[in-house]
Amino acid sequence: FLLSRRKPTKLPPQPPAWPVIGNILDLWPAPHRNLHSFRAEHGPVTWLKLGSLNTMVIQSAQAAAEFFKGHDLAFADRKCPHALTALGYDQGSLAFGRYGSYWRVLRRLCSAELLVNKRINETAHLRQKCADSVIAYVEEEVAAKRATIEQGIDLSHFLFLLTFNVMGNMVLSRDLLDPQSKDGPEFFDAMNRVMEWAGKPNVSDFTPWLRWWDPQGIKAGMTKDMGRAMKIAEGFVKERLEERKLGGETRATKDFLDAMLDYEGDGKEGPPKISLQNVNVIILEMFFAGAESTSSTIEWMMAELLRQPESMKKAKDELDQVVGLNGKLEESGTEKMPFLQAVVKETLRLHPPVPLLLPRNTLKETNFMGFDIPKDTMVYVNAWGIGRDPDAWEDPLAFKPERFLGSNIDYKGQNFELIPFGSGRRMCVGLSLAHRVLHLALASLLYRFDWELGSGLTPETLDMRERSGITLRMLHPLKVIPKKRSA
Ligand code: HEM
Repeated sequence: FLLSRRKPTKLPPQPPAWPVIGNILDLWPAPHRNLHSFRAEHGPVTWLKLGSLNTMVIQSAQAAAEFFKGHDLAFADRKCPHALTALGYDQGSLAFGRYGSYWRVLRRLCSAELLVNKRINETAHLRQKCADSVIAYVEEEVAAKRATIEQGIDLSHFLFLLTFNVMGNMVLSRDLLDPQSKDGPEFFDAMNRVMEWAGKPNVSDFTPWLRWWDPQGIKAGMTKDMGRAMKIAEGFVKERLEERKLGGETRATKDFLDAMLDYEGDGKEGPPKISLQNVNVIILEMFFAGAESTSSTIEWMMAELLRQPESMKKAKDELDQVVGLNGKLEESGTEKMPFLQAVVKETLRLHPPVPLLLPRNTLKETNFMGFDIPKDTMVYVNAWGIGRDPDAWEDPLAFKPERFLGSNIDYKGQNFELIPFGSGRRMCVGLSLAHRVLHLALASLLYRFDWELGSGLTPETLDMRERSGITLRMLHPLKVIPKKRSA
């Protein structure tokens, strides 16, 4: 009698599914695009069965507003990909950690010590140094490749060096690209491998009963390469502990490693110290979360501007006006460049590097927009689709930075039609750092060089297709010809 009186569960609309595997095949090859294509037929909230995993997908700006404003806490937990359970990574992780006291402590520490505006301002000279050295590397590459320069240079490589080095400076006070750096190249290589493993689609994510087998060998590969990276991080930490013991403090400002080692609990919740194992995990995570997301966005910005010479010209004219032809470009100067800022926003609208945000997990059964969402449902928020939502954007597929001039729309988590960094409690903790690096890097590239497409490409033939990995990158790395600008 009780069973028959129970209200039936109402789930969001679901596309047809196969037995056992459910909708897994609907995700490939490009999950954000495939999911977006369900929007017209199934509406702004889609239900999927991915193997045995209940999954909800948020597909419109309006549904995202309801999700983040009305239900953020109920969905504040994370689902961790199987590969990132290697070596206990998930236990120490901020980005993939379960919602709870350890996560709160880390998040507060990150916000207060690494990413608070005061600290970000104090470290502007470090980012400037990283940008300047990458400009110098580009100049060297041009000189070395003079005979074949028409083919162009691989810009994505240099951009990744830049953002990786920014993280090295901010977190460890280390210049990992310095030719004298003993462990830099090995750490760079190991972290690249870790990111490759993490970006591979993994059947084990959706079929927990297959995990013991690890059919694609992804966790095994991850364990090996993460082990290499972890060992090097451990060496960095040991060296720092020695240095602190000897009192040989040489850094002008405390870096994030110091902040983690100094932590002594807040007397309320969480551990009294961050264990050395978890310090290593967080070091890896900062590179993992901060380097490629930022570098691939800069690559998309350059590609869009190379396709739109008029926008490129406007951005350069603005730079020349603000900095002057012989002036000194500084990070803070970009605050006076509304067009440059609009280019950054427009690029993040069309090419959010984390297109489905990081998967959330449902903490308790929740009624969301009239649907009954069971506990432990995984949630994707399709930021890529939302950036192209025709209900929210006029002419959504066109690259038009001008749409942001005189508009208050920003990506800081309050305008739900533009959420490349997410929103709510689990919003990107690195936003303010990423914001600075994106503007500084783009301004430096445009101020120092004129750019042309390499390999005989034209704005019309440039291939803008995507490749999914841990971030959404250009399928073919951007090949460009830099020409030094004369004063
Ligand atoms: C263009 C650059 C970046 C983009 C687009 C980006 C995007 C994102 C997104 C979409 C999330 C998930 C948000 C959510 O679930 O609502 C996230 C989380 C996170 N990001 Fe970023 N990110 C960028 C740069 C950075 C940088 C530079 C750092 C490091 C300093 C960083 C560290 C993190 C961390 C630690 C989290 C996890 C936060 C949590 O779960 O509480 N990100 N990021």
